[in-house]
Amino acid sequence: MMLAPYPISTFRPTPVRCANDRQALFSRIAPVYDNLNDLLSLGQHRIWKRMSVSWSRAKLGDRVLDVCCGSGDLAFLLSNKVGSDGKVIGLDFSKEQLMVASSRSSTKNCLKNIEWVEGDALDLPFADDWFDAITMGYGLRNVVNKQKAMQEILRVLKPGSTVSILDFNKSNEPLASSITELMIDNIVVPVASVYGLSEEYRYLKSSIREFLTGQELEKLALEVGFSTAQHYEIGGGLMGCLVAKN
Ligand SMILES: C/C(=C\Cc1cc(O)c2ccccc2c1O)CCC[C@H](C)CCC[C@H](C)CCCC(C)C
Ligand SMILES: C[S@@+](CC[C@H](N)C(=O)[O-])C[C@H]1O[C@@H](n2cnc3c(N)ncnc32)[C@H](O)[C@@H]1O
Repeated sequence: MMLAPYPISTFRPTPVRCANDRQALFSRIAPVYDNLNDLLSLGQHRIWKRMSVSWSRAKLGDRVLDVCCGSGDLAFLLSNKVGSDGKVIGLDFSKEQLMVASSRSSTKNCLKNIEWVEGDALDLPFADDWFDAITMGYGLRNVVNKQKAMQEILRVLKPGSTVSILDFNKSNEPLASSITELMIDNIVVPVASVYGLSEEYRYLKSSIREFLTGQELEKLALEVGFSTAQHYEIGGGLMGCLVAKN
């Protein structure tokens, strides 16, 4: 009989700690990520994403960046905003997510103004003052160094331009936090477990606990050098959007 190399009762799956763990996690969920977002949010994430893109103030002809683009939802919305004279860069460090994004652009019959770039949000491969607007959807909570990510966004954003950062809202209200955690424990994780991805979606709960409140996000943005920062609660307080101007 083969013995497990650890006492079974104390075994826990590897916690998601470093950038490599997170990259691997997002690559594993890539094939089902879009469908699960539609299912779990009852399609609401599309509304939150449209709001976020509109707060970025991206307009016709702009050169814009979607950091941590994943399968590309925000980049596709930006593509329509900037039109054929504009340019969208979608950047992510997961090849698998970018492959889903790229295959969606070929089936979506969308404008040919999007470029998918494999890269690190903590070391953006762009010149200073390069973009007219930037978006980041469900990315900031997942990077290992939030301050560095904000500094990089500020560096590549033109003076006077805006970044719009959509994510879960870490509420100050214990009741609101408990509702979010109850939904994750009782709806999100059980649904994800059907696809063998319960640990990947359980990570959502710890990442929200470790995230910043709206006030803390505003403070971080001002500390790194943005001139204004405003956090809006949306989706009944479940989500939030930080809008900051260079
Ligand atoms: C948009 C959603 C998830 C994005 C997402 C973000 C991450 O950081 C992840 C990390 C690891 C794995 C997966 C993800 C990930 O999918 C979907 C969010 C769904 C909500 C948890 C549940 C929303 C429930 C309600 C039905 C929505 C109704 C809102 C109400 C009408 C105000
Ligand atoms: C929850 S998904 C969000 C995807 C998409 N923006 C959306 O709104 O659906 C988070 C994405 O951030 C990416 N990501 C996390 N850390 C990153 C980093 N340091 N550099 C680039 N991408 C990163 C992951 O690969 C993943 O695709």
